[in-house]
Amino acid sequence: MVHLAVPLYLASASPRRRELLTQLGYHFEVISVQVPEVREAGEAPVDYVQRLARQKAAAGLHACGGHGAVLGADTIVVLGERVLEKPKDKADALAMLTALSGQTHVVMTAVALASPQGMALRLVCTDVTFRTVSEAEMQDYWSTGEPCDKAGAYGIQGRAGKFVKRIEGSYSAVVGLPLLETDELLQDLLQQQAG
Ligand SMILES: Cc1cn([C@H]2C[C@H](O)[C@@H](COP(=O)(O)OP(=O)(O)OP(=O)(O)O)O2)c(=O)[nH]c1=O
Repeated sequence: MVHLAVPLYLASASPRRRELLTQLGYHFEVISVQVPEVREAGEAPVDYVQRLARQKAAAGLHACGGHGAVLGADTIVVLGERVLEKPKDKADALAMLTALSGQTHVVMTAVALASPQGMALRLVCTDVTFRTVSEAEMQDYWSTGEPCDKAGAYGIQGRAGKFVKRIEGSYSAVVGLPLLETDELLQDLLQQQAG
């Protein structure tokens, strides 16, 4: 178990992010932050996902009184010009899955680390290609309950794994926290603290 010189926090309500960070072997605690996820007019998807990750990390650092290192992350699904976040309801989820069927989209995950040393960030973009998904499969998938809290209305780590024909990039980033890049951020901080 790796301990930083200051407490490490994960500013996230996502159980997937918690599991992924646990995989890296750092000791951390979860804190809750409230950051409204609203894209500004004309804001590019790459800017939006990075802004949210930074805001979550910054809100977490504020919540722990500035004494700690705080990870915040955000994941969006980008299909052409469209940004697909968590579906509002069944119709929204089915519309997203219909749009993703037979197409390649980009999953963007930004992870930010806020600490007294400043803010560091990594952006990871992964191409995911879906096979054609039938209307009946989408209906079935909705009834599993999986789509409702996930960007693009699917979880690659769950039943939607069978829709994925190809992935080019980081699997853990698609699930919500890129392991390699998150570890790099934390290792950089450990080195700064040692130096
Ligand atoms: C594309 C995809 C997304 N997701 C999840 C990752 C994120 O938890 C979620 C996108 O929503 P986010 O707003 O990034 O995160 P969140 O609200 O779940 O958690 P937080 O408290 O950290 O803001 O979608 C999967 O679990 N599997 C997938 O294949």
